[in-house]
Order: sequence, then C-alpha cells, then structure tokens
Amino acid sequence: MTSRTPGSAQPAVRLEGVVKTFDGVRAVDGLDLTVERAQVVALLGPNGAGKTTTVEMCEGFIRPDSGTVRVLGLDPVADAGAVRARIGVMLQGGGAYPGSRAGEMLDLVAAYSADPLDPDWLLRSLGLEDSRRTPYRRLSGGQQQRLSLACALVGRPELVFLDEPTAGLDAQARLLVWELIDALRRDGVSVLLTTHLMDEAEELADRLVIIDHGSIVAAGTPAEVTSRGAEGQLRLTAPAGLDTGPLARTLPDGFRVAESGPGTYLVEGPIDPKVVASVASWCADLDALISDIRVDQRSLEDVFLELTGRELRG
Ligand SMILES: Nc1ncnc2c1ncn2[C@@H]1O[C@H](COP(=O)(O)OP(=O)(O)OP(=O)(O)O)[C@@H](O)[C@H]1O
Repeated sequence: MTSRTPGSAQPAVRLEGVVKTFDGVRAVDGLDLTVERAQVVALLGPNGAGKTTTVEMCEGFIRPDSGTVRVLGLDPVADAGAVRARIGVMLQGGGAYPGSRAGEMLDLVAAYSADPLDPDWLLRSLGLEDSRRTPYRRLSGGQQQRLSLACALVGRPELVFLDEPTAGLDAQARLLVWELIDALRRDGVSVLLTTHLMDEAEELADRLVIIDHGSIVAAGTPAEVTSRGAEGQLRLTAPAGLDTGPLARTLPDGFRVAESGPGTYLVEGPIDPKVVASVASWCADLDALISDIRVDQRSLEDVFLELTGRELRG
C-alpha cells in the first residue's frame, strides 16, 4: 500500500474542549484528544464513558455543543463531503444487501474511490478469499465483521475509525486484523479505535486514552499508562492461596506482601534484583509456578479498574 498525502502538517484528529450533552447528561465533557499521522490511538472506557459519541463527532455524524473538532484539518460537519472521502468508517453490520456477494460489495465500495486498494489483496489479508462469492447473509458474524473492515479500508483512507474491530472474532481472525492495522500504520494511515480488549490496546496502540464520564482519566503510551503510580511494586501471578508468610520474613523490614486478588500477589517496597530472586525462590519452595511477574508496572486491567472502578470489558 502507498499513502496518498504523506507529510501533511495537520494531525489526523484534534479535539479541543469538546462538550456534548444529551438530555442534560454530559456524554463528552471537555475532551482534548489528538491523533497524529500514522498513529494508532486506542480509546478505552467503560460502557457509557462517551467513546461512541466522541468517534461519531469525529465522523461528522454528531455536532458538538461546544469546543472544536478537526479531522485532517477540516470540520467534519461543515466539510462533511471532503472529510468522508478521506476517512474509513467501520460500520457494525449496517448497510449491506443480504443477497449481494462479499466480493461484489467490496468491488462496489472500491468503485467509489479514485485510487482503491486491490479488493482481492484485501480479502486475502483478512482471510476472506474463499468467501468472495458468498452472499452476505451466509457469511458468519466474524466474516461479516471482517468484510465491513475491508469496506472501510478499500478506499485507501488517510484515517480510519474502528469501533471494536475484533469483538467476537476468533484468535486467528483477530491476529489477521491486528496485522492489517499494523500494516496500515506502516503505510502512514492513522487509526482511532475503541476496544474492550486489554491485549488489543497494548498490542496495537501507540497511545492509549482512557475516558470515563466523558473526560480523560489517563493517556500516554501503554508503557507510560501502566507504569504511572506503580513504582515500588512487584506484581506476581501464581496459583491462588500461597502462604505469603515465608516471603515476608525473607524480605527486609518495610516491605509489604499480600495476595491482592486470587492468584495475584503484590510486593511493595524498593524492588531490586535480590527481591525478585527472593520472590522466585519463595515460589520454587512452594512448588508454585509463576505465570507473570511485573516490576513497577501494573496491568492495563489494574489501571482501568483503579481509575474507573469498573472492569475493562463491556
Ligand atoms: N443519542 C443519544 N441520546 C441520549 N443519550 C445518549 C445518546 N447517545 C449517547 N447517549 C448517552 O451518552 C453517554 C455516553 O454514551 P456513549 O455511547 O458515547 O458511550 P460509550 O463509551 O461508547 O459506551 P459503550 O462502550 O457502551 O459503547 C451515555 O450515558 C449514553 O446513554
């Protein structure tokens, strides 16, 4: 793939002080958000946090009450025609004729573009090459979803909005979609995606933006977001119910050890290599296998739970 307008000075998306109220409820409450060119930004938040409203304002479907929304430097409502020709929007199952074949649908969308991607390449990349002649209604849910992603991309957009692009896909199909999103970024395409999947956000996103009640509660690279506030902590995943007493007695005074949740252990204090070795030998003595160990870093799930009080999945 090659990008059409490389090196544009304008960010892909810029929101400044954006407010949107529905029936007295502030769905989006003074949001500032930037997606740079060739950047993948994941918008995370619990149900009702304002993700869809934010994305729909970027797509020009909803007008903000106040603040500024700019997409590729343009106003997505006032300049709707110009913006829509340059963005890709993945619609969940909408707009399909049930009898039309997958390949025909993609060819039709491609025909609207001056410089489309090769539909056959796109179908192959998404594992849909054998579904070209299959009527839309006979595709599985996962295949329909991948076709809708293909339709969003075939026009060679500069910016793509993906609403939970891999929800409901099996592991293999999810990997294909991740590879394609990675290829888009390498090609200079910007992506704003929403997801409830922690591994997807960590794997794909250059930046994470966590929102709750319509405003940002954390933002940064995945490493920044997970390390903030986690200094002096070692988190360990191992079988539940291990006796932490022996470890506590091994560590110097001032350290705290606790099982913070079933199978999740938290060691607090100045973590150095000797502490890590003590933790490993404590588990070895108990014949317990460590499945994950993180120093000065929380999992994204932990961060999310602490910030929003809710689980990441919807
Ligand atoms: N058209 C509308 N009319 C009235 N209220 C709305 C409308 N759209 C959204 N809301 C409200 O605005 C808030 C934010 O909703 P939004 O759909 O943007 O959240 P979300 O983060 O996308 O949630 P989800 O993860 O469930 O999709 C919610 O309180 C929702 O009920």
